[in-house]
Amino acid sequence: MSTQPVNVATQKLPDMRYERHAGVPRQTDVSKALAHAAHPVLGNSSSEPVNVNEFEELARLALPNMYYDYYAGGAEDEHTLRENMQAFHRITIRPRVLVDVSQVDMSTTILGYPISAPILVAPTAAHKLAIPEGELATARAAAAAKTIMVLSYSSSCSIEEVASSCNAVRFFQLYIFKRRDISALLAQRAERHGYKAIVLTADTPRLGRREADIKNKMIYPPEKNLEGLISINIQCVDQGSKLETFANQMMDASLRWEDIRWLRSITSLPILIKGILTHEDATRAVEAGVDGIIVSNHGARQLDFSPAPVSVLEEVVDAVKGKVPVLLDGGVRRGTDVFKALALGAQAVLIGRPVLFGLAAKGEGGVRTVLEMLKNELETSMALAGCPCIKDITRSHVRTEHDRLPSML
Ligand SMILES: Cc1cc2nc3c(=O)[nH]c(=O)nc-3n(C[C@H](O)[C@H](O)[C@H](O)COP(=O)(O)O)c2cc1C
Ligand SMILES: CCCCCCC(=O)C(=O)O
Repeated sequence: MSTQPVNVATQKLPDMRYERHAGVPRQTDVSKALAHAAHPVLGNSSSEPVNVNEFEELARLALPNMYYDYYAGGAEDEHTLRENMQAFHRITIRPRVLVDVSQVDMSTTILGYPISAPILVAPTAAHKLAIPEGELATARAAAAAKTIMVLSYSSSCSIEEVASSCNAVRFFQLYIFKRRDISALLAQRAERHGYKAIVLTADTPRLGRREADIKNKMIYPPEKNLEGLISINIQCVDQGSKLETFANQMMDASLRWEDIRWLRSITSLPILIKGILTHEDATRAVEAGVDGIIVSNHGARQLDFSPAPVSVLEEVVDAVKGKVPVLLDGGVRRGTDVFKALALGAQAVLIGRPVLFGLAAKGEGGVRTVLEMLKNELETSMALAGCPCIKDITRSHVRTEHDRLPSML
């Protein structure tokens, strides 16, 4: 990793983010690390992860620094990265008692497709950085959990390989490039191979400043889905993040709301727009005719100091007025987080990093465990809050900072 400062602050202050890996062996046998994690006094306590947060450390031990940093990192000071989780912590749950919760049913639908629980797999790039099977393993785990995986355009297994990995409902995430013909081809390949919706990511006219990747001179694997379509010639290869250079060459930064019409004209699939954080944009998205909205700040990897999705969810839900489904991603790490997002009006949530950490730590089984853990926690939360099914989770089951303000005045 380069020791050159990448911002003004790191010229004066040591940045713990870059020091935390010092001396940590890479490609460590994760099972040894788990064994060492046993309590020194109690000794016999289980060393298996008991919640999804615990997969992060296992992934850190399993991955080369450059890849761990790419998966884990956020933009600039990573204020929003921390806030994505902390915003959930500031919301409390208002449980109801003496409700029959002997049966708890988490099942729901998204765009009419049934899923076992309102927890989807978010589109994340380059799963082969985690394990050689890449997205094939993730796709099987999502299918086993009876949920929907959104395949990233930037997947390391192709659209076609993932489509033939197993039988399941999948969506495809798309960026719109300067070369519109390439975006159109990708969308049409996804449609032809049975993907059921296009998720248009709208928050990336260029890549955010991910300083760990800049320091690491992040090397990005070749784009599988672009094979044979484009010859990739990255300029300035000796400086900074290669991904940033590549992305900024590819992305159409002139994209506007009017262009949703173009996307409509090249696919008959429903379109979800990902990256909405304000009521103004939510209203425009509905006017533009999208079929769903994903409230997201791209896992805090784009604009630092953008709000945590859960803190603006209600604003978006109110603007949308039930016309299209609203989903949320960013910082979901617990079943209680899922419960809170549903109470504030989300139809479902998507999970990004925990899936990658599960995959890096324990392959397909790790992703299955991550999804099962979140489902189990959601089921417990619903039982303890007095909500036997998803539709029983209402706004009155949570209290936000906004709710507390009037009583403080
Ligand atoms: C390593 C990584 C790669 C990502 N790649 C993509 C991508 O290719 N397309 C996209 O729309 N979002 C991408 N995202 C953002 C996720 O879809 C999602 O918004 C975010 O991870 C949710 O936050 P969480 O990681 O806290 O769950 C990526 C996120 C991470 C961490
Ligand atoms: C044109 C390549 C862009 C890949 C971006 C992957 C991504 O979204 C990320 O957050 O990383």
